[in-house]
Amino acid sequence: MPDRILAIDQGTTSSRAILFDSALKPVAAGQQEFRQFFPHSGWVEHDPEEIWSTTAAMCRSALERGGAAPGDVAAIGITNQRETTIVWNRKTGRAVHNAIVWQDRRTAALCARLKGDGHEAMVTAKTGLLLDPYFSGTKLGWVLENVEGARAAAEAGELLFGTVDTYLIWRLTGGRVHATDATNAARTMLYNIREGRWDDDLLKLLNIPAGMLPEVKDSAGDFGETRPDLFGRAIPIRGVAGDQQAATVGQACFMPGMMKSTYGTGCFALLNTGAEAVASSNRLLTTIAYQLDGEPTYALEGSIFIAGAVVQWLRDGLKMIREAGETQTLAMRADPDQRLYMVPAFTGLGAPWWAPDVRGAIFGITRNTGPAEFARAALESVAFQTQDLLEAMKGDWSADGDTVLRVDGGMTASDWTMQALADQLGAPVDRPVVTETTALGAAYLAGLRAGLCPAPEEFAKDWALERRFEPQMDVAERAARYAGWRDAVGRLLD
Ligand SMILES: Nc1ncnc2c1ncn2[C@@H]1O[C@H](COP(=O)(O)OP(=O)(O)O)[C@@H](O)[C@H]1O
Ligand SMILES: O=P(O)(O)OC[C@H](O)CO
Repeated sequence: MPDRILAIDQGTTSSRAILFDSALKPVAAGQQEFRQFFPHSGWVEHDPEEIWSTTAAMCRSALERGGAAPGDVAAIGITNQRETTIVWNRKTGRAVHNAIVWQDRRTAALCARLKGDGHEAMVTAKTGLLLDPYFSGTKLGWVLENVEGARAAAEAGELLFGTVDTYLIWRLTGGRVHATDATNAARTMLYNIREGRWDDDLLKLLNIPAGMLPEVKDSAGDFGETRPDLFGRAIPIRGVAGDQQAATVGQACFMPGMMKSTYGTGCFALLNTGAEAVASSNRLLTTIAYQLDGEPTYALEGSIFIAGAVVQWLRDGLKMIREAGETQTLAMRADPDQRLYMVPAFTGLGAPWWAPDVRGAIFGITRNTGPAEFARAALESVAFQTQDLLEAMKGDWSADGDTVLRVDGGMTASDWTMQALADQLGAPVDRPVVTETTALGAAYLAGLRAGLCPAPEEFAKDWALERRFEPQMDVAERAARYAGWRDAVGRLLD
């Protein structure tokens, strides 16, 4: 009887596949990077064919490395970079344009115009999002307006739209299933998260033909079967969720008030708010954390565009370090008397500022400043940005007890950064044993639907703490540092 689960984690910089056993322990993995295209300043694209070919290759690689025959796999779970927009021809399967990536700012002017025309309140009330180029809706509108023949073809019913999950499902099933899950739909700016349907007013506002949109399903649902020739046998696809939502599931944040924060390229903090879609008064997003049996569970989300990417910049841009881990050694040596603030607004600022045109800055440089102080400021910027999010969340959600932050993602490997985070937040930070929580969440959703995994409450019991970082900094010091950070951000926003 098949009892393994294959999780696909299609991220911004690489495609991963991880094979899990029936106890949800990772058995084997494959990971491959693909090209990033920057055709103009602020534009970011991927080749959909590369998204597909690297994903299919990594699935085969994980199966092979795990010694699994196709018949051993009970279900596939998909998790993906969110918002990234693909439009393809339903007959040929060919994309009409490169994928427009979530980081892409090409629709900033359109968003500003829609905002100026007073549409933001309506968009936020329906979608929980803000009028920002981050989301799919205006990217899809851009394709229809700018790719020759696209609008006519879309109106004739020849073109389909999808986020990356939808595109992968289409390719995996050989063009038989055009579907997404509620968490991905919630990031398009076209989906009414309170009523659970594509919204006619939003489609009209952005001039999008409804026929292009996928069917929206539960996160643990039936998304069809893979073409038999792909992996040697048809494998059912039974779980789908956007990567930050999958990490929320993988971190077992099933109770209202539980929160996770993922530190990869960017940082995304999600706070479970249960059956209530809490409207933010502090410019956070309201989103769907997961949807099971037709019932959405909502979350408040803070999205920071640059977290680990600031470390990549020290490595690849400034060439101050050779590998990410060196930042910790440098930070420990930094001069305690120097106070540098690095605001890594390389692609503007996300939550809670939403300032797409702001760019990065460093404050407080002296003749004695060197790589150690730069490294410390870079790592601390992640803690300060998280504090911005948590301060905003406090305004929207009153917690009964102390909130503990569950963390994951590549950057959590740095003990120094995690301690700085706990110090700056004045709250404990919990790092779990399994830090591949995104893939774990997708595997769990697929396993749940396939009848292999227990109900959420049972699954939550398996969450295991690897290390808790307790805050050690004194309150006055923490406040003084945060005031310095807010001053630095304030100067940029001015
Ligand atoms: N030891 C470390 N210290 C600081 N940053 C790190 C460390 N290891 C990895 N990172 C950062 O984590 C990021 C990679 O994390 P990952 O979760 O794989 O990201 P993504 O899924 O967005 O590609 C990179 O930006 C890298 O700079
Ligand atoms: O691919 P990641 O891990 O950088 O995540 C990207 C987010 O889903 C964007 O919203």
